[in-house]
Amino acid sequence: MNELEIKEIIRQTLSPRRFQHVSGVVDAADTLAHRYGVDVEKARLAAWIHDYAREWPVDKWYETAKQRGIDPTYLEVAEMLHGPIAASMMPEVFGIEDEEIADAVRYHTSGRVGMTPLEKVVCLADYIEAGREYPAVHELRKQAEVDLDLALASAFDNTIRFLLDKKQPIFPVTILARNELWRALKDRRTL
Ligand SMILES: Nc1ncnc2c1ncn2[C@@H]1O[C@H](COP(=O)(O)OP(=O)(O)O)[C@@H](O)[C@H]1O
Repeated sequence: MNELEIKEIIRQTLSPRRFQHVSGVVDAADTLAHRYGVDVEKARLAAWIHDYAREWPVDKWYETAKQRGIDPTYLEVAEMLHGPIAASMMPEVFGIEDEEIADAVRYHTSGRVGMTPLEKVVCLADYIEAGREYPAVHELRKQAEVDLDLALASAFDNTIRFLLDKKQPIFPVTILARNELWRALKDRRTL
């Protein structure tokens, strides 16, 4: 399936508001991919697909995750499931078998240790696309112009802070991803 066909499936699957968000993520991912030397086509496809299962009811997430043998760690926080579900459905829904694109879709909300530049680009694009409006977003957009790791580490910190304030569960993988990014940034500064 080509990009236009994928876009049409996403348009038919999502609410107009969510479709607009996804279009913004595609634009942001395109810009970031150019800036950081990442495969632009893969970044755009992952961005189109990343929220494919986002609007499903929670029961359907759990049911599908169990049927498809999705990593049970992801059952811990329901909002973490839509990425792994969309990644596992890519071959049958979009005819895409590319594992790098699948991983960018799979980890777009949680992040993970050892993220590839493509995964970082899609994850950060979701945070900073033009339609996003929250206090930290302006600083994140500035950081995204100069340092992919710094911007993503700050974005994870912002989410963790938000979840702490709301007394919501925090998916531990994001904390590990965040620790790794800050460690790498510190090492880089002291070299
Ligand atoms: N690491 C995390 N642990 C727990 N909840 C998270 C984490 N990251 C994001 N969330 C929550 O999951 C929800 C979905 O996140 P995300 O997929 O980034 O948003 P959306 O798909 O709506 O753009 C949000 O409510 C967010 O606060």
